[in-house]
Amino acid sequence: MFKIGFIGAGNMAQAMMQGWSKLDANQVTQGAYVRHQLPEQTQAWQVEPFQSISEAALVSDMLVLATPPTALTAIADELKPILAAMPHKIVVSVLGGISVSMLEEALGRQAKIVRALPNVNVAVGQGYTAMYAGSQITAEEKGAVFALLAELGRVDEMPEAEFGAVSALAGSGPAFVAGFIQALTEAGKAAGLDEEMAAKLSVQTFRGTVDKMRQDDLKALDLAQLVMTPGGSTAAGWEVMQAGNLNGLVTNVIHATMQKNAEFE
Ligand SMILES: NC(=O)C1=CN([C@@H]2O[C@H](COP(=O)(O)OP(=O)(O)OC[C@H]3O[C@@H](n4cnc5c(N)ncnc54)[C@H](OP(=O)(O)O)[C@@H]3O)[C@@H](O)[C@H]2O)C=CC1
Ligand SMILES: O=C(O)[C@@H]1CCC=N1
Repeated sequence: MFKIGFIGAGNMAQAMMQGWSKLDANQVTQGAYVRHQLPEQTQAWQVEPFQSISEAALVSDMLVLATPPTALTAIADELKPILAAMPHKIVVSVLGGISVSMLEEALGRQAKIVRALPNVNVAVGQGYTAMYAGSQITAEEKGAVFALLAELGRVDEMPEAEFGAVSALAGSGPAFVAGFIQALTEAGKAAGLDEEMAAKLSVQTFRGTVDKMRQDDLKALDLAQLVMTPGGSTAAGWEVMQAGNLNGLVTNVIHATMQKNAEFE
């Protein structure tokens, strides 16, 4: 039996819990420590409550740090002595902008650390997770963590220097995609559609577009060309999108996201 112990049970932790709840409960179990009460929905994923960080660390094989990055110092005070006494425990940190060397500084140089950057789509097995292993992690341990993360969607091992860009595109990305879907929905409403219908067809169009690209191995602009009948209506809309500099806007969005993420480094 392998036990995963979360410190923190907010949006990111819950997405991972939900994704991992599909695994065989005879092989992988989950628990979490929170300062107050475990959110009710965690019961459906059979997440056991821990009373303290120490309890989480003692009973778990792998700890997932999933608090705001600013909580690291407070957590490390309690965790560091336990990791020193039990150096085989693996710590997977999803703390935004916190590097492996900062984690080693806080948790001890002997700590076995993996930095992971998942997104909330892990809840439905369609996540994207970047991972980078610290120097104390063996190849076997890295493989085991990779395999667990791969249960939640696609995983890539990445140089740590790329985590800022990956965080903006894939970590924050679902929010930006949702922002575009909302913009389509509002435009549909302004064009006379009922709001619920506009939302439904925006989501279905997004989903179908992604499925089509994947199934036919199309690049984004190749797909756009399929839709744009020469001299037709889509091309007229596409021109407005270019004139409004959608690419420039998105570049600025990613830049601002990366700058904020870098504040912790
Ligand atoms: N949301 C996302 O899509 C992604 C988030 N991340 C990273 O995941 C981490 C968590 O983010 P997210 O889930 O969105 O945040 P939330 O605010 O939803 O959750 C934070 C959790 O941490 C707990 N917490 C806060 N302070 C402490 C503390 N001192 N000790 C113990 N627990 C504490 C909170 O519980 P309470 O305050 O009730 O105690 C809560 O359970 C962040 O570091 C973020 O950068 C990474 C990739 C994507
Ligand atoms: O907004 C945040 O800070 C976190 C990091 C990536 C996604 N959410």
